[in-house]
Amino acid sequence: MAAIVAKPFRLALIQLGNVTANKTANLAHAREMILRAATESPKKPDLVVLPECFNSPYGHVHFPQYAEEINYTPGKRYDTATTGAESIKMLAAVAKEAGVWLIGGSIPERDPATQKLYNTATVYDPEGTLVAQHRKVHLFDIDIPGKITFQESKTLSAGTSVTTFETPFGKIGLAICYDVRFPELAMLAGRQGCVAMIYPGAFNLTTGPLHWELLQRARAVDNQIFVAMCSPARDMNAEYHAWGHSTVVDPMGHVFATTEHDEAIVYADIDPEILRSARAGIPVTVHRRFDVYTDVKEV
Ligand SMILES: O=C(O)CCC(=O)C(=O)O
Repeated sequence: MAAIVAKPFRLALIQLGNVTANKTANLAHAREMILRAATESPKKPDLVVLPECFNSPYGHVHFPQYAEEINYTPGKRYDTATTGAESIKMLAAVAKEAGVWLIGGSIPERDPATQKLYNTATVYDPEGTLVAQHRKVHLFDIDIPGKITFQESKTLSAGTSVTTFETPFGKIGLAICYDVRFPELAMLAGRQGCVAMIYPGAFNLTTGPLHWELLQRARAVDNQIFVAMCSPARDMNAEYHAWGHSTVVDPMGHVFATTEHDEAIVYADIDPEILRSARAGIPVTVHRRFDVYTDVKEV
């Protein structure tokens, strides 16, 4: 189990509104909100986060039309401010302009080699360098009769990696929305030394009230890490109705920053001391018995 090396930092979750069919307008609005997050609060955030699917309407039929080529190789760093695809260029440039670390929500991605599509989150440092990407590992395929049916796998393929990235304030784990339902990803990130697990997401009006907060609190308490999810704002004229409620939970399971469903920026000061005292008081991270759970996969 890796030690946690982290410093206090400020997080900003942008609960983005006005995500329409117009990609150019979506990008312009996201850029404006990132600059607002970087300047409006007296204490500038270190890490800014956008929601899932921020440049396109959310639905499997839209992904092929909005998909962009990112061309990222894991472990590499890229200057994409001038060479990247449309959304990647904007995100790289605005991270640099704002001088913040940026998790650029997620966008539909097309792999040029295979032509497969992914739901992909990208990460930029304050110089605008693309430093990490996460392809959603668990595709959102659900069917709750009379409530919601959604099938990302109709057009998307699943990612195959656990994603973490290093910052001067600590290691961060990154996954997307439905990935939060799978404790294994957050546990791996936590055991690899991440101070926080961050999920751009977009729950809906059925599963949002049931599980959005519960899952974040569960992942936080399971692993004694900070957990944050960043949603789009709710738009009842859109075909997908997002739950909103972008939230940050501390390692003891307290919700300490959240909002309702309108456009908003949620700020949270992450204090790693809370993580240390949670682990010292209730040492589940060292009480784990991997010698007992050997056959989880087979059962
Ligand atoms: O897990 C859920 O209930 C919602 C997941 C979702 O909306 C997504 O993965 O985009």
